[in-house]
Amino acid sequence: MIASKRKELCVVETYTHYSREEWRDFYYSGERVSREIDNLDELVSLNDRLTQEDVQDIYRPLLHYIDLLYMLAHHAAKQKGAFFDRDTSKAPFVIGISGSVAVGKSTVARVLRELLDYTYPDQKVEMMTTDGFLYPNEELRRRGLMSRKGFPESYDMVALLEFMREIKLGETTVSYPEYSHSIYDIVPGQMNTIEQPDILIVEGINTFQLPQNQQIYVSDFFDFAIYVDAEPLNIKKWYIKRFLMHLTDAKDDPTSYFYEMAHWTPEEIENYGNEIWYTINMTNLVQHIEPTKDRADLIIHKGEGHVIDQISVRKY
Ligand SMILES: Nc1ncnc2c1ncn2[C@@H]1O[C@H](COP(=O)(O)OP(=O)(O)OP(=O)(O)O)[C@@H](O)[C@H]1O
Ligand SMILES: CC(C)(CO)[C@@H](O)C(=O)NCCC(=O)O
Repeated sequence: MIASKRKELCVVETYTHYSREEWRDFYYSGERVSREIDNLDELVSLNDRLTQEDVQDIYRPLLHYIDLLYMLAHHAAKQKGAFFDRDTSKAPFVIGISGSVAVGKSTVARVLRELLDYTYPDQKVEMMTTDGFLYPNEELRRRGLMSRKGFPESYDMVALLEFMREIKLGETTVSYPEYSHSIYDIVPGQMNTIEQPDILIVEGINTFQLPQNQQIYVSDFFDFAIYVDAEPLNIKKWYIKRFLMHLTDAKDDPTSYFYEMAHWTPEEIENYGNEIWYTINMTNLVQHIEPTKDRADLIIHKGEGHVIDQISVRKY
């Protein structure tokens, strides 16, 4: 009896899956967002990745859902603060976004930041990427990890956990290194700062991972965790397209990491792009990113052409 119950538990789905049409119909009549959110359509023109349909079908219900969780988290923090006689008012609400390289995490993060900014004009909304916690190329070379960029061992995860801890403790100013896709490296001496936001969006391929020799996941600091999901063959297309865009941008820019490659033959370029996708990014996706998907509270699934076709929400 107990054994069969256990078996049942194992097959119970963790998520409820909603088609785009089903998701569109969710509407939370929270006082704080319902009025402002009706004007979100205005934002479409400000963001070339955002369509009128995306606002209506995907982001409007998503913002309502986030507002609900944000209010609950706020209330819980206040109550806990009162119980322990501690000031918890400075701890931001943290939204984490994970998923494959080139699946569109930063694009989702940017759209969300704009929409949240617009919805809560009196709140400070910031976003950042965990790319800044990659070891600089010099250090990666020293460790023999240049072909492992993006794998768990290529990040200074201890520094990332410390960063998240400081953020959650509401430290006044927290800084982190800048990573540049153009130079393909940490920018020497350049730090970004985060100054007590109300909402922080943290995006990166490693955000749901348990760092080696650590007891704590980066996602333990998240109030809401989103995974952006898509078929690897689609992601590969987006990766190659972005790679070609990097090469076009680099054609006349000798400071770019892609400058030399930009002058290769089309065949050499195609072979290189495919090789990097399969040996590094797709291997990392299969071995280290996809297996963390079930730490997400919500999964955004994208199909051909980046069209969001399903939203899955954790049941418990
Ligand atoms: N909704 C969208 N419509 C059209 N193109 C998109 C959309 N979302 C993302 N893209 C394109 O897909 C590519 C990957 O997107 P993005 O840079 O946001 O991915 P990422 O997951 O943050 O990648 P990485 O982890 O490598 O930084 C980019 O070229 C981006 O312009
Ligand atoms: C910086 C990361 C790891 C994540 O954004 C990724 O974009 C990357 O550079 N991966 C290494 C393999 C490649 O060049 O695509």
